[in-house]
Amino acid sequence: MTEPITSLHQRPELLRMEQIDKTFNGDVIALRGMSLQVREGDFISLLGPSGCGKSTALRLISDLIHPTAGRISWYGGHDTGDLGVVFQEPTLMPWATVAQNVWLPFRLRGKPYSAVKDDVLEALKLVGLEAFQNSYPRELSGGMKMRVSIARAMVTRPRLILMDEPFAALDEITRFKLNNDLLKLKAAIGCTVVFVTHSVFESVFLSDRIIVMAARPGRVICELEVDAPYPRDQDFRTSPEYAAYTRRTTDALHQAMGEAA
Ligand SMILES: Nc1ncnc2c1ncn2[C@@H]1O[C@H](COP(=O)(O)OP(=O)(O)OP(=O)(O)O)[C@@H](O)[C@H]1O
Repeated sequence: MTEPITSLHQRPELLRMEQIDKTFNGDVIALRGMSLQVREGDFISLLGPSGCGKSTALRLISDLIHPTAGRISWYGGHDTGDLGVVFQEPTLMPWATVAQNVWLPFRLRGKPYSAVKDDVLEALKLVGLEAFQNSYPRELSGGMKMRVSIARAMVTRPRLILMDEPFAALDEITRFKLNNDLLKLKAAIGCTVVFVTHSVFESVFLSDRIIVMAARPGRVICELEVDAPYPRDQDFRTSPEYAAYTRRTTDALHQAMGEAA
């Protein structure tokens, strides 16, 4: 069954970046004039060549660094529980079990395991790893470790999940599977995702909006909408519609890389 479509433009706003500049060491212009509106339920991909400021944009949203100019505002304010982050490396604690790793965001907020055990197991169930709660990271495949990392990011049910090339190090089959599962997961918990990728194919499959960026200086070149209904699956990946979107996105990316040259 197709999920009801709320027009992208009707969704309530969650976060807004306005005319953001970020300069490092006085002369490295990582971002210039970046504006982005994130609405509740969006799946947004930041797509562009190396050095165009994608990770910088995520770090700005997560408050790890601050803009040199411009403003980032959350609609209705926010706290740390509103944000989950997934990096390219799963960054799991090797000495801790899968369940203990997923418990971490709660532990950092002083919540004992017994108080949040159900949430931890539910998150593991959603990523298909409930049976591995007592395993250690060394016993898991790369894809399974990434699932644990995703479970950890979503265990507190954040409003926004930031993902920085989470599947880049995985083989193609595992990546397809995790792309499919990520969309199911997002639908199940109803969060918003901002996702960094170098892959046109991945960005089209996952996103309802793709922000194409260029480097030197890092900036937004254009915003593309992928107006295809969710759920999306293998049929979407092999459809003429998907091929048309990937062509359009590839053209935009070439333009971005041409402008950066
Ligand atoms: N802490 C820092 N100090 C100095 N320069 C930085 C710092 N962080 C990022 N930069 C520079 O800012 C620019 C944008 O970097 P960023 O990592 O955001 O790009 P990216 O698009 O995520 O690249 P990639 O796809 O390779 O990860 C680059 O020129 C990078 O070298």
